[in-house]
Amino acid sequence: MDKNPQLQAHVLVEALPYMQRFHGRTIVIKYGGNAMTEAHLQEQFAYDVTLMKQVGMNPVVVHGGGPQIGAMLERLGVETRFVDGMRVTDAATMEVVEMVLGGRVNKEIVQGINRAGGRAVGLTGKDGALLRARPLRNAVADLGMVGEVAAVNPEVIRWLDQGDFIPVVAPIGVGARGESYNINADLVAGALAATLKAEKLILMTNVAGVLDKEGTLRTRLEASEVAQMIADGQIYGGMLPKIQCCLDAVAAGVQAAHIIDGRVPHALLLEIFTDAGVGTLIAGCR
Ligand SMILES: Nc1ncnc2c1ncn2[C@@H]1O[C@H](COP(=O)(O)OP(=O)(O)O)[C@@H](O)[C@H]1O
Ligand SMILES: CC(=O)N[C@@H](CCC(=O)OP(=O)(O)O)C(=O)O
Repeated sequence: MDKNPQLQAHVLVEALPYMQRFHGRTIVIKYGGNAMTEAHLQEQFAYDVTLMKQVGMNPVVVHGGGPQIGAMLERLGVETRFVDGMRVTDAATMEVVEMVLGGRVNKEIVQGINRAGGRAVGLTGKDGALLRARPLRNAVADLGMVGEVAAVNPEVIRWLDQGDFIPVVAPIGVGARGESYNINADLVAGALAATLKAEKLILMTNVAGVLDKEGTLRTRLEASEVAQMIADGQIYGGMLPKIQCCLDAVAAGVQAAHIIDGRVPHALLLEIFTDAGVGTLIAGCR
């Protein structure tokens, strides 16, 4: 890309109000498995998060890894299926989920941020008892070891923030008897954003945002519109937990929740440092 010093200076000045507004604020970013499939996007994500930390924000990364779990289950010959956007998780599947999310995916993100000059620390919900979980009930199916967040103990995140580290959280929860739960990463991000009283919750996925039945991007959605869109079948599958956690987060006091397209280069910087925004803003009832 051609370097234009005047343009570079202009971009920095334009970013100044955003740096001031978000200084010292927590921004929870859910990095979806579908948004991390290309190396150049992974690298850009790592730089974006590192830059946020460098200018004084507290980014907290929660990652998914659905496609990566799926690929490993396939290699191992374990069949898998989803109900309402949740992977039905038996004991064998849980073992693979924990290995893939807590192992390879988590460490790749940590390593990427460290390579970009940040200081990332990888955790699962077991570390520091961060995520207490209980079984997630579904009206039509037994989801096995799928969990929902029962309680968040944010102490370890606060320590990391204060130490200038960037927490990178894999969505594994711990039950009352120490058993592991597979929690949808969107739900973990929403619960963390609510507990940490985050300024923003940003969910990065592989669609432009929430689309209506004509396939048009909804740049803003009111809480009151969502129930009708679900009833009409306009919002389904993997978008259901995203919408739910955005609604829960704004109801709990998070200022703004965004569903953005992780395939757009530097989508995070565009969302945070420009007025343009990329994707759907979920607004609360207030
Ligand atoms: N109204 C909608 N707008 C956009 N995507 C939707 C909508 N309803 C359902 N979806 C589905 O939700 C998917 C995103 O969820 P998911 O695949 O779980 O993403 P991620 O892996 O990033 O968490 C989209 O690819 C699309 O198939
Ligand atoms: C219960 C449940 O479905 N858990 C998810 C956890 C990973 C995740 O949420 O990954 P994405 O964000 O990439 O979809 C799963 O097993 O795929």
